Amino acid sequence: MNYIIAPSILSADFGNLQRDIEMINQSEANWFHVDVMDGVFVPNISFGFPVMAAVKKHAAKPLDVHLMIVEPDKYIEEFAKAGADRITVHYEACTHLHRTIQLIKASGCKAGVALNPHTPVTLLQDVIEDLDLVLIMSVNPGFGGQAFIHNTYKKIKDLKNLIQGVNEDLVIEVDGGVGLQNIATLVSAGANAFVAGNAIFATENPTDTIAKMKQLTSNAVSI
Ligand SMILES: O=C(CO)[C@H](O)[C@H](O)COP(=O)(O)O
Repeated sequence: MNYIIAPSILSADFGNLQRDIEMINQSEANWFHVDVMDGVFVPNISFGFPVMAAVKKHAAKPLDVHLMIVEPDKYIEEFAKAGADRITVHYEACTHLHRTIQLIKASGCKAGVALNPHTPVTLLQDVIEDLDLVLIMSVNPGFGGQAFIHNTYKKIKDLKNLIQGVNEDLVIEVDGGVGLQNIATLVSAGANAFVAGNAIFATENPTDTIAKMKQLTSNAVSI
């Protein structure tokens, strides 16, 4: 199994963004995780299309775009044009989730749905076959550097059960408070993609930290 490491550029140094993008290009990371926040769905504003286009210009790996915004349907086409490879919307932000998933696919991107810590995975039962990825938020979305919520392990197991015999290739991605201290346990629980911001960018040698995370995933025993 190839486990995915997706550094969150939310924790990058925006004054040296090209340098940090180059670091990810040269590292063992697999995807760029791009957190878009609107100040409405979450209590923070991050960045929009111009920054994303700048990331795309230099990134040599796929862009995994996490939309923490209300009314995502309005912007899916534009995010696809700006270079998204995967677009993940929030279950809690979509009134017509099935339609939103179809819009993402029609834009040529892989489709993901993110779940806040309070949202059970069972609510995805009727769309699970249509999805490429489910992003389990292991913090309340809005900020990097928060403490990991322990109930995430149970949610990963619930999701593993939900996809059994239905969509076993689904990517189970975890986002928030992920790092060297818990990545192996997350693999054991059944996750296969890992977003990390502070755990990478706040270390002295981010390239080395990514390599260590990757190593931990390959040593861990998945169930
Ligand atoms: O989606 C996010 C915040 O809403 C970030 O991707 C997430 O918090 C990563 O940051 P860290 O690894 O520092 O917790």
